[in-house]
Amino acid sequence: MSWRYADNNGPAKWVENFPIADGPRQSPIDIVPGEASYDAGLKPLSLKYDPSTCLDILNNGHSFQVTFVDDGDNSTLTNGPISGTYRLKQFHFHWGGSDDRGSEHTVAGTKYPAELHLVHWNTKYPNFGDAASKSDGLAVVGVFLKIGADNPNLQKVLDAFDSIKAKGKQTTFPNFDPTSLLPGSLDYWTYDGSLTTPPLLESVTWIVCKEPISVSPAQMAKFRSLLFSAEGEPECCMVDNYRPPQPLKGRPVRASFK
Ligand SMILES: CN[C@@H]1CN(c2cccc(OC)c2)S(=O)(=O)c2sc(S(N)(=O)=O)cc21
Ligand SMILES: [Zn+2]
Repeated sequence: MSWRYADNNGPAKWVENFPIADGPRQSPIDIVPGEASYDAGLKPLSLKYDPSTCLDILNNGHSFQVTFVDDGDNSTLTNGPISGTYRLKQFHFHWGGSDDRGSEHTVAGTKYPAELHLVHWNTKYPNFGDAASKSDGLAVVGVFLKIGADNPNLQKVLDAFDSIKAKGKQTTFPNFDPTSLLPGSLDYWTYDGSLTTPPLLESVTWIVCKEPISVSPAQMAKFRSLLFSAEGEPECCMVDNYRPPQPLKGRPVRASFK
């Protein structure tokens, strides 16, 4: 099924092919800081990434993703709200057609212009695909992007865009350190959720950082230069590739900070 983000194939239509879209633990959500409960038992996040595991950058027609070699424990997430070891598989972004929207999670209704997702899978399972179908299989770290100063670390990713403008385009992307995209503070909110794109699997422990990283207006314009469409198809700008917040359905949202 060729799902997208337009009116005829977007988030409101996904339930037709993916009934879990109306499930009990869907993502994203609106995070209301006043309703999150501080949990002193939550550990600090341990994110240890090895730039040599960075492989390539791909336009998959929904977003672009930077993929990592995940056949060893070189780039991992441990501690935080999770137990065991989760391996980094890929990171990608969601963004808007203008600076007033684009993030998937919102904070007390506030939308950010973009949101970074670092996708990790639980090594208690043999591989990513298997983990993706388990309730504790995935952990995604979300980082908001806020309009401000130019972000030189992000620029390294944006500089690869000319090679992946259209859907299906891919190019090598060696030696990138995703740590450079993390905010200074790793204070976070956490809750049980799902993939925010089809197949919308309810297998994600969400870890959303409170502190945003910066992105300049010119850099946001670069995001919007990518295409949903493949070469030879009518050009369709890759913008507004975000799912809106979903019902919390009684789920607790915990905070790692007071
Ligand atoms: C297109 N969907 C992205 C790619 N992936 C994908 C592709 C195929 C099957 C599959 O599930 C078995 C997952 S993924 O798991 O790396 C993720 S995670 C994620 S988000 N926004 O919730 O962080 C979006 C995608
Ligand atoms: Zn995502």
